[in-house]
Amino acid sequence: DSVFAHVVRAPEDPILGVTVAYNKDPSPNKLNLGVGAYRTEEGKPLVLNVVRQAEQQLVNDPSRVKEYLPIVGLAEFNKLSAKLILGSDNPAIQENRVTTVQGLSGTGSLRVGGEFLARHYHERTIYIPQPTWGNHPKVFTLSGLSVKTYRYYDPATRGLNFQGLLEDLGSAPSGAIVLLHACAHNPTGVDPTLEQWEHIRKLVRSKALLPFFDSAYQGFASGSLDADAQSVRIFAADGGECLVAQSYAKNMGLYGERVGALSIVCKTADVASRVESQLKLVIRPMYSNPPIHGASIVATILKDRNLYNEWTIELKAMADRIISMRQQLFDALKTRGTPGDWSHIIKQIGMFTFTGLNSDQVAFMTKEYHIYMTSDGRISMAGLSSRTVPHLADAIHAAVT
Ligand SMILES: Cc1ncc(COP(=O)(O)O)c(CNOCC(=O)O)c1O
Repeated sequence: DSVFAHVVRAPEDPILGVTVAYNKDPSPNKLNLGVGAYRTEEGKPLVLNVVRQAEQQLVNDPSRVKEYLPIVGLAEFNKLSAKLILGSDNPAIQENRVTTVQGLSGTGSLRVGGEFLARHYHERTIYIPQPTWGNHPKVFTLSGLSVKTYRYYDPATRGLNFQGLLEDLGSAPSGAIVLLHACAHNPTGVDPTLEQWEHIRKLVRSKALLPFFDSAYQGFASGSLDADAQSVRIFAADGGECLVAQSYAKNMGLYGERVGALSIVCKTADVASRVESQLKLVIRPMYSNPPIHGASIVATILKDRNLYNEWTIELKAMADRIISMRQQLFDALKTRGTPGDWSHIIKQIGMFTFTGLNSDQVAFMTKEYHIYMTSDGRISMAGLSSRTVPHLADAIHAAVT
């Protein structure tokens, strides 16, 4: 018999498995609020106009070939990505203290960063928020780091547990790595205020903790690329060191192209160049070099003033549609007199609302109303439209009364 006869069936991924269940449901009014992927009012995926235009330019360019990229990826893409998140006026960029490598979207960039730290950083412990994106613990554990958590979310207020965060980071061993969501925290939609970020920065620097930012929603949370990068920029401009993983999945709609970047801000240009040489030794045996198409689209858009400006307009439109879904859901629950305080729906930002519904209520909503969402009560607002808000409001109302 097979040499793999002993292999047991693995469970579905908690997030991607929701879509598997959704696809199996024959109900005409089923609603997929699971995976964090943008949908239009018509419930369809969106390819941005600027992406179509950039691809047209690329296809029409006869000089374009399909040669391997260098291990670190498309140099122009790397430079433009660092400027996008760190700010082109950032002293770290001016002083050439940043090394950036192209990664396989956000996940791949986090993984390469984790593997690099496990080999070259003296502290093996990484503190991740409680709760956080489901893939984080696995990415860092498999990188060879030991994962601990810091308090982040307060179920009572459905807001930030700032005191708990400060206590947990304050009692972390000096030098420990700290994972920080740059904006639009997944799954809670709760972000520190700018004042709170400054407080966190001071604590991180005073304890020589190593900040590792995960930026998967820049521009998608508030509609402003600069506003959503403020947390990263105050750290990256203070002379200290940090890592930043970027994803273009959401803000440029390049989900399946797997386009991302990992930047490491170092104290000197010489250190940055030595760090880059070691990043290459992580990447080469992992996937050798990254895909060319998605990074070429991003570089084409970021380097062209008109395409960049048009991108910011399309990005704001996506962010605004999600914000209007928040307001509509909040209003619909108010109209129904649904018991409970639902103001967190309009206070939280980014793609997700952490509703506070428990797994039994979620199971009820799936069974009775064909609503598909993660069992932790997170809903992807991007999956909603004006047409489907009433159906979700009815389901929540039924689940809590
Ligand atoms: C915080 C965070 N980091 C990183 C990533 C990495 O995404 P990617 O590797 O696609 O760039 C994601 C994407 N999440 O996927 C959507 C979901 O939670 O339903 C993310 O949310």
